[in-house]
Amino acid sequence: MNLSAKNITVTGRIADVSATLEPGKITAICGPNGAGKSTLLSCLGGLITPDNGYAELGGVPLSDMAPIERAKQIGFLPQNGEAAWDVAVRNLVALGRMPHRDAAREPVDAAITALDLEALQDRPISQLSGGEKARALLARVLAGQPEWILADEPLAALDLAHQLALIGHLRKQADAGTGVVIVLHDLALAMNHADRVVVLDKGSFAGQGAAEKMLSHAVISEVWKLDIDWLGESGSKALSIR
Ligand SMILES: Nc1ncnc2c1ncn2[C@@H]1O[C@H](COP(=O)(O)OP(=O)(O)OP(=O)(O)O)[C@@H](O)[C@H]1O
Repeated sequence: MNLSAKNITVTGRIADVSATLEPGKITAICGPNGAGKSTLLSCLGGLITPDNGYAELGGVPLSDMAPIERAKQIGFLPQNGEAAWDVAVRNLVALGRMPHRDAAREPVDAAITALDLEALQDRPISQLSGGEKARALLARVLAGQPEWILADEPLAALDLAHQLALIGHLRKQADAGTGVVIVLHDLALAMNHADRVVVLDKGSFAGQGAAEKMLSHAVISEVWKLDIDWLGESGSKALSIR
């Protein structure tokens, strides 16, 4: 089931943005500061109701889905997310099961393992570093086993090893059929790890396609106003500013 934005306008933030995201792929939403990435992601997650247009999942507008059904299908990780209560890591991750109204242990254990949180699982959230907290919040999303994972800058607070581990984990999820949509500022991470890239520029849709096409010299020059070269091999490219 595709997740689509249909001519979405949120006044003052994004205008007439359409994009179609496919399950089983990692899609990166890229663009300069203020381009509208978080706004689009929030519309796709059903957190913002657009002023015009709509988001739909499998042809059904999100606004027509019961909130609990939407929460089962779409796991959302906001930018700089916070935990509402100062609970232990394991309990926070277990909250990811809320849409299912169960206390299944296996998905919670799997999420804790995937995010390398075993040693921290009894520690209160207030006693974690920023990166550890970011991993715990993402583990809560994974524990819900959603069909779609929408994450706003999930790598920003992570060290390189945990960035790569997390990307590897998201790749496994995508390979298993989950739709993964991430807002990314790091264009090299997007180039090397995203199957598809949606580019936004000043609140407008600037294009959608394979990473190599959407992050070409020409597009980066046009949208980011940077003169760059891509160095290295496919899958491990680095960006060099001329
Ligand atoms: N709650 C809000 N109310 C009004 N305007 C907002 C609000 N949040 C963001 N904006 C504006 O909407 C535009 C898009 O913001 P958005 O946060 O979606 O961009 P972004 O691409 O995610 O930016 P960044 O890379 O800086 O996180 C910006 O001009 C921003 O100032």
